[in-house]
Order: sequence, then C-alpha cells, then structure tokens
Amino acid sequence: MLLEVAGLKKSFGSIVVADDLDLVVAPGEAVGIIGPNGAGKTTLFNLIAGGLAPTAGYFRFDGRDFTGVPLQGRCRAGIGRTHQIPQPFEKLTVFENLLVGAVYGRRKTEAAVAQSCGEILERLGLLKRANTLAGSLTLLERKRLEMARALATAPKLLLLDEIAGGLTEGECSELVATIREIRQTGVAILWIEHVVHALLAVIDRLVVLNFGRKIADGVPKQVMQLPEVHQIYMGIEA
Ligand SMILES: Nc1ncnc2c1ncn2[C@@H]1O[C@H](COP(=O)(O)OP(=O)(O)OP(=O)(O)O)[C@@H](O)[C@H]1O
Repeated sequence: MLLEVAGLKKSFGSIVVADDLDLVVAPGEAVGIIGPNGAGKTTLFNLIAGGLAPTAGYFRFDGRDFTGVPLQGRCRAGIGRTHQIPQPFEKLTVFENLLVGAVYGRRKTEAAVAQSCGEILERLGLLKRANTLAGSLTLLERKRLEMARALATAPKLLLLDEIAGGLTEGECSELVATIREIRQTGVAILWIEHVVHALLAVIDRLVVLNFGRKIADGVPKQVMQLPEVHQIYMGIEA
C-alpha cells in the first residue's frame, strides 16, 4: 500500500472529527471521499498531509512509518495537496508559484526544476498564464494552479479537496479530464468532492464519512446504493 492510516483519532473539544479511522490507498489508485458538511473530510486531509497532529493513530506512507512526521517531511516524501479555497501566493506569478512548490517540496534548485514546472503548466493548461500574477486568475485557473503547484512537488499521492466546487458544468468536465490525465501518469489520488458525478468519472473506490467515522468503503456504484449512504449523505429516507 502507498498510504496506510489506522486507528486515526482527532477531536476539537466535544466534536469528534476522526473516530478510529482506517484508510488505505494503493499506488496509482484513485479514491473518492464523500460525506455531509462537517463530517471531518478536510480534517482528515490535514491529518494525512501533516498540518494537524492526531490524538492517536498510525500512519504509514510508501513503506515507512510516518507517524509524527511533520508537514514538510510528508510533502518531500510524496504527499501533495490542494486546498478547498485556493491558496496561491497572489503576488507571485503562476510560474513562481510552481517554483516555490518544486524548490521547497523537492529540495532542488530553481534551474533544476524550471523545465518540469513548464511541463506541468502545459499539462494543466496554464502555460499561457505563466507570467500572470496568481492573484488575477479566474476561479478555474486558481483551481488548476492549486493542482499544478501540488504536482510541482512530484507527489506519489495527490490530495484534492473539493476541486470541482463552484465551477460551471463545462469547467467541471475540463477539470475531470485533467485529473484523469494526472492519474494516467501513475499519481494516486484521494479526492474529497461534493460534485459526485465528477468524482464517479475518475475514482476506483469510494469512502463515505459521517461524524468522523467511516460508514462505507468500496466499489463506488455499490456504495452509492447503500441505504445508510442515501439516508446520511443525501438526506433520503431508506
Ligand atoms: N481547527 C478547528 N478547531 C475547531 N473545530 C474545527 C477545526 N477544524 C474543523 N473543525 C470542526 O470539525 C468539524 C469537521 O470539519 P471539516 O472541515 O473537517 O469537515 P468537512 O467534512 O470537510 O466539511 P465540509 O464538507 O463543509 O468542507 C466541523 O464541525 C468543524 O467546525
């Protein structure tokens, strides 16, 4: 397995956001995560990426025990992430944003990463915006930049947090095509998304969270049919 999380626990006061969670992702696999607002999805990403420390839990990545390893160590080991609300360095250009990811995420010189950053921008459809200040991008371009900057760190696992939210149907389809292309390069994907049809177009497996607990994990179409998923996630009575 590429990622193995076992017995993950985290609370904020009386709110339990990760309740004895187990999760695995195989190399190159695409796994979707759904769940109602406040189910603990983004918190799970923060725990995996290392921005938050769990109360308990075991964490293994790429064959090594990573329990207690901080964010930058996880990034350099191959965990890249995007944020639900894009967080570019607004006063840097698009290309400079990628350089930051590549130089600090891979511990390489600017000269050594410049070409691969250009290739990533081309793949993500942002090459023509390379010298534009990130603060002036459209929402779709910001979302593309989030992915491009994460890819610049050369991840083995890419965490996508609601990347399709707020986009038009056409923009969403474009983004799905890009995510499928990223997958074809061998990068594993763990994707939180409320736009379920976008998710289902990409993923191999679907995990459902509710109140910090995993309530389903399996073949996407079968998971979507489960009465508890209908009831909890969509508010439809079984
Ligand atoms: N730093 C924090 N301090 C206190 N409570 C927090 C903190 N971060 C998250 N929470 C709470 O933990 C719960 C889970 O939040 P989280 O953002 O992980 O949910 P989510 O499933 O990603 O929701 P959404 O779909 O709305 O993005 C929420 O009740 C949230 O208010």
